[in-house]
Amino acid sequence: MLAKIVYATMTGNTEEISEILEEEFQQQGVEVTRMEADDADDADEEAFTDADICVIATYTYNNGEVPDNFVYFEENLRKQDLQGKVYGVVGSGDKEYHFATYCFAADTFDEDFKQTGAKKGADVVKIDNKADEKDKEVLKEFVINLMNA
Ligand SMILES: Cc1cc2nc3c(=O)[nH]c(=O)nc-3n(C[C@H](O)[C@H](O)[C@H](O)COP(=O)(O)O)c2cc1C
Repeated sequence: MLAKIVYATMTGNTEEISEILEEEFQQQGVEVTRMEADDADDADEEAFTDADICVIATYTYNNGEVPDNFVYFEENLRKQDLQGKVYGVVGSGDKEYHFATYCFAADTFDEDFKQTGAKKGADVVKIDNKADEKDKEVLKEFVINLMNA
């Protein structure tokens, strides 16, 4: 089983979340690859081709938008055929200052995945800025749900 995590980050919160997910998959004995959206540019068409579990970790920018360095990837994702695969999305946002658009980018990716034919293996996880201990437990459950889907 191979899990692939693609993430975007600006100040590091989502990168840290992607590392927590990577560690959790490893602890569960699942092979895992993690890449930043910028690095994924050349591989956009194939980013999830060989993955069994597809994971997106994204922050939200400018009134509910997908981060700039994730836009190309996001627009491409919804056109892909990912039938037979399982997906999950984690978002980091700011509940206090951006309540009305809290983690909207995560919901955007969730909608994209629905169009690919992939199976939703876990509910979208939304994290207020940096993951705390409680979030880490939720992320662990997220990984286990994806594995069992
Ligand atoms: C200019 C700006 C706009 C933002 N807009 C939103 C938003 O619309 N919704 C939201 O939930 N968070 C928003 N945020 C908060 C970030 O998504 C949040 O701080 C996140 O943890 C950043 O992730 P990163 O550390 O991986 O870059 C915004 C932050 C900035 C600086």
